[in-house]
Amino acid sequence: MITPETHGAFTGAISPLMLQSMGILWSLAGHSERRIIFKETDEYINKQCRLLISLGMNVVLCVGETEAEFEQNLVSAVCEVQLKKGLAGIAPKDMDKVVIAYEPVWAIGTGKVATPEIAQEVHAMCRGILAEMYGKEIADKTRILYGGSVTPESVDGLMAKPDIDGSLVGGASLDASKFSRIINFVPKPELVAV
Ligand SMILES: O=C[C@H](O)COP(=O)(O)O
Repeated sequence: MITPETHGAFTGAISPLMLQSMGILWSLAGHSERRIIFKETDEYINKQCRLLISLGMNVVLCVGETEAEFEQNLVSAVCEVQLKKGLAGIAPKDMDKVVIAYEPVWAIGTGKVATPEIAQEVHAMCRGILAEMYGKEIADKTRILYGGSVTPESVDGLMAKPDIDGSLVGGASLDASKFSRIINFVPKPELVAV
């Protein structure tokens, strides 16, 4: 996570130029922990996204609902607002520098992974919003990752779904054997060469 300014006094924060100087060209924006604990707003997150892109860097924009929002059927409303505000002002030509991560807050670090069906439904909805904003071709090309308690046991079912293009792994990435199994997931049948 970066500060949305290249220069200035922001103790404890990281300038994207500092990342660039180390060869790091990617940053998350909008992770729920930043939204909830650090009160980062959609406007602040949008500024982070636009700054990264203006510097030729890439961003993983995280979106997702809380458990209360999930229970109140607000998933699509929450994701729509977070996507539209997060990507405001980002031109179609720059969408190849953007990856979306759907991370339901209730699934992050809790062991409660979303079912492949739930995740697929939300991913398809997010892709539909991207199509409204940028057209179908760009929407189809944009990678949409699922994050939230992904494990070796759940990765294959998630990755089998058509709109799930990858996963954003937290806890399981700290265990080499689990992470190794996750990155060696069983690919979607249509992507396996015959
Ligand atoms: O930052 C990582 C993601 O929020 C997912 O974390 P998790 O895999 O531990 O649930």
